[in-house]
Amino acid sequence: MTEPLLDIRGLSKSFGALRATDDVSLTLLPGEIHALIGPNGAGKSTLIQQIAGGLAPDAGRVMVNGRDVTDLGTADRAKCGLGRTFQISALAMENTVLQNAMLGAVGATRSVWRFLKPVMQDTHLCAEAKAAIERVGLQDVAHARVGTLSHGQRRLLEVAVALTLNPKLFLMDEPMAGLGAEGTARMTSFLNDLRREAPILLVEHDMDAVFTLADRISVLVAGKVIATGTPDEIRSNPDVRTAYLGDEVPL
Ligand SMILES: Nc1ncnc2c1ncn2[C@@H]1O[C@H](COP(=O)(O)OP(=O)(O)OP(=O)(O)O)[C@@H](O)[C@H]1O
Repeated sequence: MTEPLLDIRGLSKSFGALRATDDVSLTLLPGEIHALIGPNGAGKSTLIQQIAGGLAPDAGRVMVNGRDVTDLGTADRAKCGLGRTFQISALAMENTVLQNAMLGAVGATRSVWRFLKPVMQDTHLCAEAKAAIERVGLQDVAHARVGTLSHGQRRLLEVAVALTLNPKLFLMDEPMAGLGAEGTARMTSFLNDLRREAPILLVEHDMDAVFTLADRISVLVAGKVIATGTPDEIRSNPDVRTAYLGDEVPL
């Protein structure tokens, strides 16, 4: 049997009396896009944060590539191969595309921008960063400041920054958010190819993109996974249809 690259078991997290995630288990297999959908407030972001290491679960375990990472912080989880893009941009607007990708490659944050010069002279890092920029198709704007890029280009750069760490799997929180039709099509095509290299756990509100891309979909409602299956299985699942009743989600 194929071993999952990500295996989460019984993750629970409460905020006071509210159970934001309630005994959630799911896997991410090599080569797949597993989408996590659910109405607003269902617990998707809370779950992603627990997997990435930004939020400690009350109960449950997170296994990455066979290793229990539950007690590790975000940086150590990244070293285990967990790549991540964020709902809110973590890019430095005043710096160039290449500079952002290079600092991504050293796992740097804004607080170490003063080390930019020595980092920029590292030819190996520079080659890695340029390769990642090319992968997402931003080579023509490599020396442009991020502040001058379109929203869609910034989203692609976020993926490039994550790629520089050579992740074994990706967590992506709403990569299509704010993209127009053209940007969504470009990102969809990119993620479609990326899954072969690193599977993706995808939180996304764009249902067209989800149903086009996902090999499996899990539906989270009030902190619980109510169904996991192929897009066809999810589309025809009566519990899922009930959960979305009145919502404009075109299942
Ligand atoms: N830090 C927090 N403190 C208290 N309650 C929180 C906190 N974070 C999230 N919640 C609550 O937990 C529930 C799940 O929120 P979460 O953001 O995980 O849902 P979501 O599915 O990501 O929603 P959306 O699709 O709107 O982003 C919500 O009721 C939210 O108000």
